[in-house]
Amino acid sequence: MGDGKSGKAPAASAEVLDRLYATVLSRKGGDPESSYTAKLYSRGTAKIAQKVGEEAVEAILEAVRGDKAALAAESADLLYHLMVLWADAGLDPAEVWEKLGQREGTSGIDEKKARKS
Ligand SMILES: N=c1c2ncn([C@@H]3O[C@H](COP(=O)(O)OP(=O)(O)OP(=O)(O)O)[C@@H](O)[C@H]3O)c2ncn1[C@@H]1O[C@H](COP(=O)(O)O)[C@@H](O)[C@H]1O
Repeated sequence: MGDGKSGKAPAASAEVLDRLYATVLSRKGGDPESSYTAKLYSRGTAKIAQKVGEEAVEAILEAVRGDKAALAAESADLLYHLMVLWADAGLDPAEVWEKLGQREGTSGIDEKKARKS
């Protein structure tokens, strides 16, 4: 993890995401002139959703191109915009973590089979 050049230990991923969500939430009702997040909220749900889609496409394009550094940067953009979408929708990330936790140990193949029967 990390680029090995900054000399800074990478922060634990869950902490980074929790801090990012808290920041994103704190921008609700903020000044769109000074906060990009507040600007996104002011543009509405459809615009935020569009940004998530754009960032997802940019990430997958970099994956297909095989540019790992660009994929990391686009993935960070994607996670940030997804968190803005969650905050806009009033969805607490804990609900997402819970879903992931419930799925731990269940193969995606088995889950799909169970859905079909
Ligand atoms: N993680 C991010 C983050 N990732 C990406 N971005 C911004 O997302 C934007 C994406 O660029 P684009 O060119 O796609 O967007 P755009 O051209 O402005 O939008 P459109 O023209 O497409 O509508 C850039 O302005 C990036 O700076 C982010 N902006 C903020 N954060 C986090 O949110 C915190 C609060 O930011 P503010 O709300 O700006 O204070 C920051 O401290 C960061 O931790």
